[in-house]
Amino acid sequence: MADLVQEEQKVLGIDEEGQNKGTESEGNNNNNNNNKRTHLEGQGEKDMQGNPIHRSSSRPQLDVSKAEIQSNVEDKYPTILLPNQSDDLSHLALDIGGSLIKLVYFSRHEGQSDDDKRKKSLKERLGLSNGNRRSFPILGGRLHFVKFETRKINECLDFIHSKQLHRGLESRYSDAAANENAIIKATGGGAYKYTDLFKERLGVGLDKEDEMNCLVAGANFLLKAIRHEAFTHMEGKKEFVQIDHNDLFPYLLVNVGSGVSMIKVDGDGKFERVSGTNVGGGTYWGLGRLLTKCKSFDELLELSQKGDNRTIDMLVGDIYGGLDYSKIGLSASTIASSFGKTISEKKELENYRPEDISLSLLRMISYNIGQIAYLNALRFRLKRIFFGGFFIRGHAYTMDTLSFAVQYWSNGEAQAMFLRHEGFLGALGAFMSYEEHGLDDLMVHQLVERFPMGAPYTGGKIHGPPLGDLNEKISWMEKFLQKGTEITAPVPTTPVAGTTGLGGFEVPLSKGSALRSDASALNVGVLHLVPTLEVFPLLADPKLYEPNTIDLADPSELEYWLTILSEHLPDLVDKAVASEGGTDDAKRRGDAFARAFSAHLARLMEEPSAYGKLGLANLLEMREECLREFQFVDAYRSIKQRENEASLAVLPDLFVELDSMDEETRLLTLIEGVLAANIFDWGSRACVDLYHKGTIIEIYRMSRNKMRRPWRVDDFDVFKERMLGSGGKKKAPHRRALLFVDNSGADIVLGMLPLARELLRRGTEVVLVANSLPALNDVTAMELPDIVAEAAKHCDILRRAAEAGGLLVDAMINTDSSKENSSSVPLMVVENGCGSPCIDLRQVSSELAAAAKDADLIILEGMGRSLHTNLYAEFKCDALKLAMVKNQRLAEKLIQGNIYDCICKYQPSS
Ligand SMILES: Nc1ncnc2c1ncn2[C@@H]1O[C@H](COP(=O)(O)OP(=O)(O)O)[C@@H](O)[C@H]1O
Ligand SMILES: CC(C)(COP(=O)(O)O)[C@@H](O)C(=O)NCCC(=O)O
Ligand SMILES: [Mn+2]
Repeated sequence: MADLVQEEQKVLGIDEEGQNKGTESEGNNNNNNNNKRTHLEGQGEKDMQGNPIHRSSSRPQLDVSKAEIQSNVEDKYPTILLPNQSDDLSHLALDIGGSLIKLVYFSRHEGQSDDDKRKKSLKERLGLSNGNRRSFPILGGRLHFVKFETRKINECLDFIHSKQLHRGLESRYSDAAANENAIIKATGGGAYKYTDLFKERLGVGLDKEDEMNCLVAGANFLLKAIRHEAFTHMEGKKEFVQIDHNDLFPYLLVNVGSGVSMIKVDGDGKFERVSGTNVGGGTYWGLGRLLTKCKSFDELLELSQKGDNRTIDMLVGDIYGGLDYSKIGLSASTIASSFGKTISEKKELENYRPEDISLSLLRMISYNIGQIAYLNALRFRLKRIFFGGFFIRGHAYTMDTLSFAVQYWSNGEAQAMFLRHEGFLGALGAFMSYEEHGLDDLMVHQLVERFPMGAPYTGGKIHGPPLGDLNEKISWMEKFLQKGTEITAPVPTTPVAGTTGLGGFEVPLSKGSALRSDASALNVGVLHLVPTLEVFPLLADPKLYEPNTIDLADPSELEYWLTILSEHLPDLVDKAVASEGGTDDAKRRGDAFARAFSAHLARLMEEPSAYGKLGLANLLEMREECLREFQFVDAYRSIKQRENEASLAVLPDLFVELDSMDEETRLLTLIEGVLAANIFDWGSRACVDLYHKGTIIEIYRMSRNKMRRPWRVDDFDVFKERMLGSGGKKKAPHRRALLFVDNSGADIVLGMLPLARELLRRGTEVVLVANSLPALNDVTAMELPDIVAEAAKHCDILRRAAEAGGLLVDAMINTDSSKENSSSVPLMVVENGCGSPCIDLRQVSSELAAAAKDADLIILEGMGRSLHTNLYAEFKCDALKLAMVKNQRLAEKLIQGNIYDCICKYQPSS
């Protein structure tokens, strides 16, 4: 039956893993895992010749016996089927605690198709075929984080069973029964307590891993591999921090679960449990339940939001007749005795408000933990304390209380920090103890966190049953229509309330009855492991590099951009639905997409840090990811095609015009052309309105005619001097230029290609760097070779260079010209590794990284790549940033200018 379902999903192209309904961090997977093929990306591994694969021992070992090649004989980098690949690559680990079961599981995704011709010729050219490009066929995949209540362990077992997580990666897709000897790594007391249950229900054994070991391994991994994993929380304000890897140890790890462990961590695997307390999360939940009759932890936490602890706690002022005890520095509002007022003989439990009880209890426990943590930090002279465990729950008040205690007692010497994956440390550590995953070798640039469609609704909630397929996902979104209107309506961000001095928070900072109880809780996304990503090697200093220009930590910026994205949605949905033929199915998916994306936006409006430290680039990428989640592969496909055709039709005239100019005029005209053509941007509201007013070519002409120097940022003269020299002195041309191209149509055809042609003419190799996946109307690396081929019909320079670059393998060009190839520098196309209108240069494709090695000029084009991101980026080589600013607010803010102003920013290498 399971196989049948999988088969059906495969045909429909449906997510095999499905969606876990109601899980905070559950992911959508468009990866057809149901396919057994494993990809060895062109690394020229010896296995192709029958010799053994050589790998470092920390990498997954592959069993290549009986390997079968699954493509044509002439295909140089074929897909390989590994029928005997070991089944026991487990991909689930558990932390079964006193209160919660935490699951970390892995789903593999297929390597990208390697059979595209562009990639093959490029690999030869860039030497990628000689082992330059690493390949981790097993490791590439996704890590999911899920939790269940321990008392509902059956739900957890059902979940594991429904996803077949207890079976090896390969055996899931075979008919063989689950391996009798299969084991799952598990930590926490429940690994002992529930061994028999797991054997009985799932037929698997639990391989016990030491809990402290796992906590430390999990924390060390997160702090090293996840950007901005840690954050401080003071007086209602979260601030994400990047810990320097070389300055991480020693630190105190305080895990607040049912009970509390305090661990001094000195390095990887080097730690000592120095203290703990029995007054922990279980105490709050247990006592709280007894005293308030709450049915769930969330309810108890929610009550605390509306509480006033002064009716329960005895304050210094209560004892001192309303006065401070200033001699020893205690303000009147400081708690002298938690629950001290409940000694009153006149009142019984029912005379106290449950809200107040919950708050007093929360404060009592948090202060106590904070104080013991501080004393241990003092004892071992530790400056940093990281708090983990699910007691924290990203709850603002809990974190403020802990932070306050640490700061107060240490006089600001020690600092409390929190972790976004707070409760998953142990489970992650257990997962990492499968040595074959090699997870601990992964680096920060190889991980991408994504937030699937369910995230805004489920927050930190315990999940329900898993969702099977796209259809279920859509129905799920539809069901939320009711709830959706509630969550979609923008909610003002929580005002930051102050404290009243020593220990005297008057009221909880996070309020709001309409929102979920855990509105302030943070979401944990799905971690995509992409081992092929690399840091762009030409960044001047990757440590100082920050891709985003606009800081969305500024609430007014966040609100503005969330609104922009929200307003743009109807138009985008129209385009997306049309791109899929406008069918009823497409409309239904379009609706679900709009709902899902609006919910993300509303969630961020409600809690700006819900998804961690987000920049505008992340928001724009999230929109694209969300489209892909609902299987909109390329929403602007036909628009791109139409604009490409219209632009290619006038390209020959442009070449004639350019060729009639002297060198200097031509260079200026080319740069003007790039700026003018950048007006074709379907992501800008203003531009989309403009397109109703004329044909593509009319708008292009109008835009070019309006180009008046000086531009708002105008370094053209310096650039010209580098290109053409001055005072009769010529300069050597650049060796290789990387052109980060932007939009389809006029932008690429009439803007960037003519500029590329000029560079080629001057003897500079040109690498066109384009998106790996569609985003808005951006041109992709897959689409470029055809566009170049068309353009090359009208231009010898482009033709020869494209041939030399292997772009015209089977295009219309006559083969006699192959001898001329050597006379031309090559024109190549590489993919950048992303599918967003912006680019984060810390995470680029390995082919771009390889192409960058010989480059000495970078040209970044368009608003997304050179304004929203990288405006302030510095490089090891010359860099030119070209964009038309198609947003009034951005123009005012960044260049004190106006919409349609242009930027030509040249930064010579220093
Ligand atoms: N949904 C929940 N149900 C129960 N407890 C929760 C929930 N969310 C957070 N908690 C808090 O988290 C604590 C458990 O934290 P956790 O780190 O999972 O520890 P353990 O491994 O001991 O279960 C509970 O004692 C409670 O205070
Ligand atoms: C998404 C974009 C960065 C794409 O711009 P491009 O890189 O194509 O020049 C841009 O369209 C944008 O910032 N749009 C939102 C702003 C607006 O609609 O005004
Ligand atoms: Mn674009």
